[in-house]
Amino acid sequence: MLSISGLTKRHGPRTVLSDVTFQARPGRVTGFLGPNGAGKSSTLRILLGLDRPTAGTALIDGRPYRKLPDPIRAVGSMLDGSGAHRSRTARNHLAWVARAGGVPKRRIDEVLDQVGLAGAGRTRVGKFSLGMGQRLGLAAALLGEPAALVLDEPVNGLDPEGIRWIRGLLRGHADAGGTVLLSSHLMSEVAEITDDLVIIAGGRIVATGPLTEVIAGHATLEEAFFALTGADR
Ligand SMILES: Nc1ncnc2c1ncn2[C@@H]1O[C@H](COP(=O)(O)OP(=O)(O)OP(=O)(O)O)[C@@H](O)[C@H]1O
Repeated sequence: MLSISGLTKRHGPRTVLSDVTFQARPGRVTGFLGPNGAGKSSTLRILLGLDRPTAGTALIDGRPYRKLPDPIRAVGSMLDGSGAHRSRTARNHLAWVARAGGVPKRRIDEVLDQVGLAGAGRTRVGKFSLGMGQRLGLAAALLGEPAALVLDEPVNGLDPEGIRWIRGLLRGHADAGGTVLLSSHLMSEVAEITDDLVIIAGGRIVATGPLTEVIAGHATLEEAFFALTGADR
């Protein structure tokens, strides 16, 4: 369970998050939707212990990230693509992440296979397409067989087949009892993947709940989104 409560973040005079509160529950895929600059990455960075809030808490199974006894098994994450150095091979990158997290080496082949990169393990990351980079980022996130997945814009750069594939992967993770939180600004993809929605605009939560409830009264998620955020088309 991921629990964000009363999260506020200020950069100098600028408030980028105001009292952000929501949960992502086991067995559910939760979509974190908002326009560019709404505060999605800022929230996820705090949740993953990469930044500190001005106020509020962001907890993973009841603890802040930095207090997790075995973080790689509690939460797998992907922010900004794979984060791998261009000169490394996919396998080297995963070996480095596995070593740092105390994950057995056999998991490297398992995750390469799981994300469809079994044939590209010895390819340098600099030669990867955007979609392959996203797959490698997911492979790293899956290494520790984590209970929760936190993914920032995971469908960026994926072609239709890739989007279909990631939808199945995330569904499978949630159906097996895992928690999935993914951010996106792509409404149609989010509507296809998620059970629960959290909509953020201008650093404030404007809607949370099951997808069907958030859309209720609107023709589509897109209509609901523009009505709730007041964003221009
Ligand atoms: N270190 C910082 N100093 C000042 N402002 C910041 C800093 N980091 C983020 N911001 C601002 O906080 C706001 C929220 O940014 P954030 O990256 O969280 O949005 P986002 O919803 O993830 O959008 P995007 O999809 O464009 O990444 C933006 O206006 C951004 O300019």
